[in-house]
Parts: sequence; C-alpha cells; structure tokens
Amino acid sequence: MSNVLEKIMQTKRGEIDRARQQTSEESLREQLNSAPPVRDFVQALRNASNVGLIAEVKKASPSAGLIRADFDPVQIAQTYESNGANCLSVLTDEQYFQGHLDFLKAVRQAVQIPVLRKEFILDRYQIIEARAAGADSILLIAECLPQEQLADLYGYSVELGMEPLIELYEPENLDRVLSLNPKLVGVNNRNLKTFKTDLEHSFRLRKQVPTDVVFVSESGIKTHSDVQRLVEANVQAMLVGESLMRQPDIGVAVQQLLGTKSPISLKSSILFTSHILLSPLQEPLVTETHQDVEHVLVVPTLLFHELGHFQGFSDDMDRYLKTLLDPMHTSYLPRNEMEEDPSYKQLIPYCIFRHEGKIFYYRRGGTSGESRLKKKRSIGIGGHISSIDSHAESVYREGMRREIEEEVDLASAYTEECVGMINDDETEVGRVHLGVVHVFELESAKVHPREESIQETGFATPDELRQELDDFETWSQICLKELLV
Ligand SMILES: O=C(O)c1ccccc1NCC(=O)[C@H](O)[C@H](O)COP(=O)(O)O
Repeated sequence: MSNVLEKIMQTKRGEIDRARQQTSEESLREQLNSAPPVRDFVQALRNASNVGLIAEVKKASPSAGLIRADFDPVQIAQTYESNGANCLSVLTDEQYFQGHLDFLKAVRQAVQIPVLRKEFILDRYQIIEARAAGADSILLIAECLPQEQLADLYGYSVELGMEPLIELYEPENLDRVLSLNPKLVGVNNRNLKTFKTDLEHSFRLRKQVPTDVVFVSESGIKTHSDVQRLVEANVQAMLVGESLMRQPDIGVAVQQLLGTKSPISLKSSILFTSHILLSPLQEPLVTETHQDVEHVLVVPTLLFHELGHFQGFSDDMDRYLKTLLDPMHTSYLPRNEMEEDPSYKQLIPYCIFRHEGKIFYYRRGGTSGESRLKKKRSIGIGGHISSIDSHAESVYREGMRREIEEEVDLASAYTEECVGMINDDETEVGRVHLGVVHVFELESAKVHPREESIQETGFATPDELRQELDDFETWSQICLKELLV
C-alpha cells in the first residue's frame, strides 16, 4: 500500500474513534430515520447518453495541494448539475482534501442528482454518517480493506440502500472485488506512489470487467479527447475532479469535457482573416480565481499528433488552428506543471514585426520570462494565453493582445496576418510549447520595449539576422530559415 494511503488510514482511525466518543453509533443510527430517500446512483449513470459523469467537489488533494481557493461546494455542485453531471462526488475528508461532511449534507439538499460520499471508509460508523447526511452512495477502496472487511462494508451499505462504488488500483484486487457482484466498479488511474495518472490503466482493466457492471474510470481525466478514448474503450462512467475544479468557469468546463458546448465560430473571429487591423485595446479583466498560480491555455499533445505532427514550421494553419483552439480541447492548467509535462502543448502567439522588409529583433534579458531562453536573441513577441484572458470572446486574440501590450509599446499602425505554426520537439522548451506565428506589417518602425526582458532592440533584414543565426532562440531560427526567406 502507498505511504499516503497508510497515512490517511491512520488519521481516519483516530477520527472515527473521536467521532464515536462524541456521538454513539446507536444515536447516529437514529438519525437515519430523518435521512432523505436514497437516489439511484447506478441508474443515474446508466441513464447517461454517453459516458456518465460523476463530478467531484474537491477543494484540495495530497497530489495537487490547494486546487480551488474560491470554494463554494453548493454553488459548484449546482453548476455541475445544471451543466450535465449525472452524479456528484463530495469529498468529506478534512485533513488531506479540505472537505467536510457538512459539505455533503448541504450539497445533497441543493441538487436533484445522486451524491456519493468520497471518503476513506474503514468502518460501518462512517457509512451510517454518510446516509444520515443524505449520501446515495459511498466509496470503498479495495487497497484499504481486507476482503472480509470489504465484504462487510459493501453488504452494510447495500442494506442501507446505497450501492457503493468499489475502487481499486492494483489489478490483483480485481477478482476479489468482482466476487462481491457489485454493480459499480471504479478503476483509479492514479498511482498513489508516484501520483501520476494514466488512462491506459483503465483501458487495460476494462477488458476484465463484465459489461453489465458499470465501469467507472477515475482520476486524471482532463479533456474531451480523453472522454472519446473512454467511449472507445467501452467505459460507462468517469469520476472527474481536479481538471474541472481548476477552471475559471466550471460550467463551461463541464460542457467542454462532455462535448456539449458548441465550439466558437472561428470563422467569425478575426483570427483567420488576412491583413486585418486589430481591434482597439481594452483593459483586460483580472479574475480573482487562481491568482496564486498562473494557469495557461494548453492542448493535449496527442491531439496535435492526431492532426499531423511536424518539426519546424508549417503554413497549414487550417489543419491545426481551428481544432486546437476549439474550447472542447483546450484547458487552463498550472504553468509550473505544464513547463515539465510534454503530454500538453502550451499555445503561444509568436508575433513578428516587419517594417519595409526589416524585422524587429531583441535580446531576452531581465529576471522575468522563460529562464531557459535567457540571453537568447529573438524576433518573436508573445507569450502564454492565460486564464485571465478567458473572459474574452476570442480568448486567443485577447491573450495575444495582452502579451504584446505588456512587452512593447507598439506605436505604429499595422496590418496583421496569421502565417503558420512552429513546433520544435528538439529542445526542452519547444517540447511543451506550440507557436502560432503572426506577421505584423508596420507603417513605421516604432516598437519600444516596455519590459526589462526586451533588450538590445532594432530592425534588420532577414539576411542580416541569418548571419548571426546561432545567437537566436530556436523558434526565431526556424522562422528565419523557413518563413522569412
Ligand atoms: O487526488 C489525490 O491526490 C489522492 C491522493 C490520495 C488518495 C486519493 C486521491 N484522490 C482521490 C480520487 O480518487 C480522485 O479525487 C478522483 O478520482 C478524481 O480525480 P481527479 O479528476 O484527478 O481529481
């Protein structure tokens, strides 16, 4: 068993003892009389038109720390429900997940869909607590429970009307779980020794679970393309927490995950039109959420590969951009994690300023910005699209506008064209980013640095810049070799 699970179980035993001292099992059982009737958790998942969604109300976790600071469990639960969740899971563990049994009680009263108590259940006492608080189902984790205890807790929960979700991670536990004839089996994709999640874990075990048992894939589900993979593998339901809880707009996030949000019409946005003037600059809104950690717009690398992997420059934007910028595929995830995670690509507008054939250049300096590119010369201005841009109708364009405005004073009229994409899997930075190249034709050479990171600026012809090619960051080298010829 993993250390974290052992630690949680140790804490739980102490909590259960203390709770018993406060309220005896007998008087707790009396509270069952006033509990609301059980809602059918299994049927709610079976009724789902696609993969059933158990949306998790989760403030924090051992693997992620604080996930959402502005945490209102009832409001989150109602948002989940009104955007298509079939069931809810509410964390009630206080020490490790910052949950509470009161959250479950309040949520259950505020929604119409079934609610699961997400807890590390080791004792019948917790099952009574769950039902008394209104729970319609509970979680039982095979790794925490020897078979006799698992069977006892399973039977007791069913006796109280709640079909439990039995979860396992270790394949060796599957047979003993199935021997109980459960209606619901969950496979956790999170390895609790490394905290890494891998959907393949569900796919491998799916084949060993009879199809009349509702198979729930749990943890690490982030995008609609993950959901499509679950559909292909005949997974009937999914338990999703962190990736939804991290989004500024949880309702939109649920719709994007389920694929029910109609994609924004990029045709009507100005992204694909050539030679247009940018709209007047507006003050960006700063949302209060996630101020502590920057969340950046990312797309799954797998999606980029499905569309057609290339190394270097591609002018085939039609093939990539519409799909990559479809909100169904984008997420806002913590930048510090994304910088190390090649399973995602951070989308970066890379803006080249040209005046009478000469290109604006600069050297990256100062203390802010990507440390791996420090001291390199560059011909691209731009940066991450972040969750603070998400209020805008065209999030991508808002992020591009904001980045330009932060970095330089562009005091010239211009026309702008989106000309292609850059992918560079040969460098550490390139592996986790994908560039979208825009060329700005300026009426005058008026580009002035606003940040200390923009140093040694000037305009030069591509030929002149190519003579010092090695001095430039790889994305600029790619543009000088493949675009500006
Ligand atoms: O999430 C954790 O860090 C964690 C650590 C230790 C034990 C259990 C843990 N997670 C419980 C879960 O099963 C997830 O909350 C649930 O599957 C949702 O996962 P996610 O969508 O990745 O938040």
